[in-house]
Amino acid sequence: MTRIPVMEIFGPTIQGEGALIGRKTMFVRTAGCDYRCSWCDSAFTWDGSAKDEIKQMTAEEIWNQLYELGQDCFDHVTISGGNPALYSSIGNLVNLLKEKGIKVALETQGSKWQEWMKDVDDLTLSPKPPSSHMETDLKMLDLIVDNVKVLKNASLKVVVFDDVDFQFAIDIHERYPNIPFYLQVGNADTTLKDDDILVKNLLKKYEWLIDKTMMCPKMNDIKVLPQLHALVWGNKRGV
Ligand SMILES: C[S@@+](CC[C@H](N)C(=O)[O-])C[C@H]1O[C@@H](n2cnc3c(N)ncnc32)[C@H](O)[C@@H]1O
Ligand SMILES: Nc1nc2[nH]cc(C(=O)O)c2c(=O)[nH]1
Ligand code: SF4
Ligand SMILES: [Mg+2]
Repeated sequence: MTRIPVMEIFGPTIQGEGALIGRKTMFVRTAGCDYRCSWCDSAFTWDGSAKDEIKQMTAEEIWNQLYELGQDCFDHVTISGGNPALYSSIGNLVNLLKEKGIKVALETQGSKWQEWMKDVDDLTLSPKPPSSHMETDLKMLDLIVDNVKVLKNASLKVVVFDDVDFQFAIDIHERYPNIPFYLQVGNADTTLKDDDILVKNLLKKYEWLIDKTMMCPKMNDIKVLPQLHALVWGNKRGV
């Protein structure tokens, strides 16, 4: 299969999360996920609610749409989902983007390995804490971390909703102490339309996560961040 199931293509916008927070980037969001996180903010990629919007696209078609949207105003593309690591065909897109001089980032939970992941410039692995109701396959995560440790820009990002998640984050950081580590505030209101209330709630949760991190001796060399795009645009899609 040379085509890629694409849910949406958008940008330019800012990377709102993790190591590249604030960086200008385009997004390609694939459809389909092997997980079903209880609080997934992109559940439309896998719950069937937007299945009519999924397009089976070639790498060239994706490039054409990226260029139509971004013209010469971008040099970076983030591939997210769903889980893009379900598809070997994304290797074609990574190669094409590199040919065009575009840097490529990947967002994935670390449940699947693809050879093309070695060619990604900025790799974010986001293993899921207990509140997601998913179980992390640590053997697979070990394998992926081992495969990408040659990459300069691999990082770990754990979303935290509660104390149990925070302990999971500590465990992950201790397991991979040499990979840059990011804590991310969980958004518990992914369907809320009122941005004022949403932002107030998110900033309160951010303060809670900062306080926990400041008092934790095992979390001294990490960064703690909100989802910047949620603070600016709320729960809007395609930003
Ligand atoms: C939608 S996922 C897609 C990529 C991949 N499936 C993954 O989970 O890493 C992108 C990022 O959003 C995070 N995320 C999803 N729902 C969230 C929520 N409600 N609050 C905070 N972060 C969330 C995920 O943990 C992941 O780091
Ligand atoms: N601006 C913006 N930044 C993001 N960082 C990770 C995202 C994702 O859904 O993977 C995301 C997203 O959807 N929008
Ligand atoms: S792994 Fe990512 S896309 Fe899949 S359900 Fe969880 S947060 Fe959503
Ligand atoms: Mg998102």
